[in-house]
Amino acid sequence: MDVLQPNEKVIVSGISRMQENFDYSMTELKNLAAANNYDVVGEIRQNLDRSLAGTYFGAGKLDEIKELALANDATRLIVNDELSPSQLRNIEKGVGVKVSDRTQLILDIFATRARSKTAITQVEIAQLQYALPRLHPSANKLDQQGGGGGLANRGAGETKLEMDRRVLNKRIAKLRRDLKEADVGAEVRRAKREENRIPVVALVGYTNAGKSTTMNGLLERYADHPETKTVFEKDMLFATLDTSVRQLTLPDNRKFLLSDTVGFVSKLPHQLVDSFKATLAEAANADLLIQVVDYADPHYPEMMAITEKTLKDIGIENIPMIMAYNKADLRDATLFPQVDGDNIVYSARDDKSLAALIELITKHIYADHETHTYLVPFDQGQIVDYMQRETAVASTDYVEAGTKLVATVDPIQAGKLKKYQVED
Ligand SMILES: Nc1nc2c(ncn2[C@@H]2O[C@H](COP(=O)(O)OP(=O)(O)OP(=O)(O)O)[C@@H](O)[C@H]2O)c(=O)[nH]1
Ligand SMILES: [Mg+2]
Repeated sequence: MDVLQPNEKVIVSGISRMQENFDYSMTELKNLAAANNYDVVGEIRQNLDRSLAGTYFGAGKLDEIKELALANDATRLIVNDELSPSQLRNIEKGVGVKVSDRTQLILDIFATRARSKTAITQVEIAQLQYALPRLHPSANKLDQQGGGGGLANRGAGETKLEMDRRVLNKRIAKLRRDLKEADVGAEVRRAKREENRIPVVALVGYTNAGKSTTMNGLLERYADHPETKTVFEKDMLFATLDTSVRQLTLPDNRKFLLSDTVGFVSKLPHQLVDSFKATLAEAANADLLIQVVDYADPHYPEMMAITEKTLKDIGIENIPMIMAYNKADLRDATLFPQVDGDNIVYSARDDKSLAALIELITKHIYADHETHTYLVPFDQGQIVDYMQRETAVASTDYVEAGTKLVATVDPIQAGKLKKYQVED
């Protein structure tokens, strides 16, 4: 893979192929190119129903691209698709500049963003998966005279290509073992177990929608401990490549876990979906999803469609979802916060909005909670302690027969406390 040159001039290109949302996917490609520090100086489209097996574009188009590149000093062409190894080589020959496909572009961005050991490993696996079928067969042959080249006779008759493949496969296997040890899904599972099945809420959505900002806004107000770590938020595509889970405690003492994770983009390369499976699937453990939408971006409907499709592709279905239309502060004449059923229009930077969002969240995750009056004899102080620690106590009174509490409890707590329950 060649080294990234800052502000390299590039041309973006694609075949409309009657695909849905082609216009938006080209806009997205330009944003991805910018995210990778490329300077987009031109765009070329071809209206074809399908690409050509050999050269992807039709021959005339390659000449047109070559001219446009020359005229604009572009040194690279980016194609809005995943190309076969031979298409990549043929286009390169035809247009006379370097060629990257969409997958490579996204892989490059992920590689620059990865910070944690887990993310770095996941990106490297995806890169190797991409490289594997693209190893060049014409590379120098090693000792060919030995003939055969069976497993028993490795080295002797093995071509350089075979050796490269073997080395890559070994490396992929090693990285997979590393990942298994790191156990990406552990954070949510552990937290869930330790915290006695407290509800899990996951922020999902298109990249740069404001998931991490929403998480930090909620943490600032409801984090368990003031020193709870915030997550990284930034105006760039794929700022977050890891899952973070934090515990929140509401003023009434009820708790839930909130998780933030990697954002989506259309046609997320299958290599990444595969290697990030564990990270992406974190949301699958959630009791409630919050789909954060950049409501200030005119393309938000496309972004929502992409999010829904990606969730489906990674097998996340049938989890209740709140639609959270963020960045309302950047829109003209938009009132916020505004709640309508499971939809909220808000801004992650606005206090009132975060309070409204929390209210909507609690309505969902505590839907099966019940409020009862309890009478606990004075010699059962540990029960009062338990209730004050684990349940949402609205009032406490001292009457002759003991402590009288009005509390909202989950179904399990309701079972445990049944014998203290009284009519109010
Ligand atoms: N004006 C405004 N900006 C916001 C709001 N919410 C988020 N942003 C900005 O939007 C940018 C992206 O926010 P992030 O929270 O990093 O987005 P994300 O969804 O976590 O993005 P990825 O991790 O890349 O998928 C940041 O520059 C935020 O400051 C908002 O309500 N209003
Ligand atoms: Mg983020």
